[in-house]
Amino acid sequence: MLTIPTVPLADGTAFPELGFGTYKLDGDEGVAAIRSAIDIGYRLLDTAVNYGNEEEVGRAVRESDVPRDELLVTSKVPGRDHGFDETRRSVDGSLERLGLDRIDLHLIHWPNPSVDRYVDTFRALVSLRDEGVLGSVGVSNFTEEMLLRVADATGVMPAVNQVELHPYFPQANLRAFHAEHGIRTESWSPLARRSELLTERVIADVAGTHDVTPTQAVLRWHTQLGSTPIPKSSSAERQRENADVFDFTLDETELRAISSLARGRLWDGDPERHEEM
Ligand SMILES: NC(=O)C1=CN([C@@H]2O[C@H](COP(=O)(O)OP(=O)(O)OC[C@H]3O[C@@H](n4cnc5c(N)ncnc54)[C@H](OP(=O)(O)O)[C@@H]3O)[C@@H](O)[C@H]2O)C=CC1
Ligand SMILES: O=C(O)C(=O)[C@@H](O)[C@H](O)C(=O)CO
Repeated sequence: MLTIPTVPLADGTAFPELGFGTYKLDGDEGVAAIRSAIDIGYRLLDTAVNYGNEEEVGRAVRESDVPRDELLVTSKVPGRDHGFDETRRSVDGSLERLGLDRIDLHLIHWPNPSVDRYVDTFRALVSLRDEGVLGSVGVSNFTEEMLLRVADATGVMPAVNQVELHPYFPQANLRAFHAEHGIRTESWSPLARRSELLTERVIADVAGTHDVTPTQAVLRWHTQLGSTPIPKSSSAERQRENADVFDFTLDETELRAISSLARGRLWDGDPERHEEM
C-alpha cells in the first residue's frame, strides 16, 4: 500500500497531499473504484451533493478495512442550498446519504455571487463545525475578495479553497494569497480532464528525466506547488500510478517549464459568473 504524506491545515487537521476525485463514479462500479483507491492508499475522498454519488462514497468508506478515522471525506453544498438554515439541512442530507455521523471537510461548491448568500452558507458550516458534525470547513471556486469577505464576516478563514488548477491554469496569484492566509489549495481537474495535456512535449521531457509517466510528472508539479490534487480514475492501475508520486522531486527549472503551459481556464468556471445550482 502507498503512503500519501500529509500537511497540517490551519485548523490542525493532517491533510493528504493528494486525494481522490469521485465525480462520475457511481453505482456498484463506482463503489468498487472508490474501494480500490482506498486499498491503494488514498485517504482523502472528494464528493458533492451534485455528483449524486454520496451513497456510493459512504458505502465504500463503510465497507473498507481502513478505520473511519484514517479517512477524510469531503462533500459540498450545492447552490440551491445556500442560506443558513438551508445549508444545515443540506449537510443533514449529505450525512444521511453518506451513512456517516461526521463529514471531515465540507465546502461551498460554488459562490454563486448573483444569489449572494455564501456568507450565511459559510456561517452555517462554521456552526456545524463547532458542534462537531463537520471536521474542517472550506470553500471551492472562491476568489480572494470572496475569501476575505467570509473571513471578515465570520471570523473564520476557510481552511481549504478547491479551485480549477492544472498546468494550463496554474493560479499563481491565488496560490500566493492562500499561502499568505493559511489556506490549503486543492486542485480540481488536476490532469485537465486528460485532454491534450498529457501529450505536451515539455511534460514528456520532464517525465523522461525522472523515468515517470506524464501523469506522475503533472501530479508531482501540483504537490510541489503546495496544492493537493484530487485526480479521478476508474481504473486501479491508473489510481496507483497517480498516487505514486512522492519518491522523486522536480527542480525549479522543471516546475517553471510545466507552469509555462499556462493559458487560462479550460471550462466555463469563472467564479464571478458561473452559477451552479
Ligand atoms: N469543486 C469543483 O467545482 C470541481 C471539483 N472536481 C473534483 O475534482 C476531481 C478531479 O477532476 P476531474 O474533472 O475528474 O478530472 P481529472 O483531471 O482528474 O481527469 C480525470 C480524467 O483523466 C483520466 N485519467 C486519470 N488518471 C489517468 C492516468 N494515469 N492516465 C491517463 N488518464 C487518466 C480519467 O480517466 P479514467 O477514469 O478512465 O482513468 C478521466 O477521464 C473530480 O472527480 C471532482 O471530485 C472537478 C471539477 C470541478
Ligand atoms: O464537477 C464539479 O464539481 C463541477 O462543479 C463541474 O460541474 C464544474 O461546474 C464545471 O465543469 C465547470 O465548467
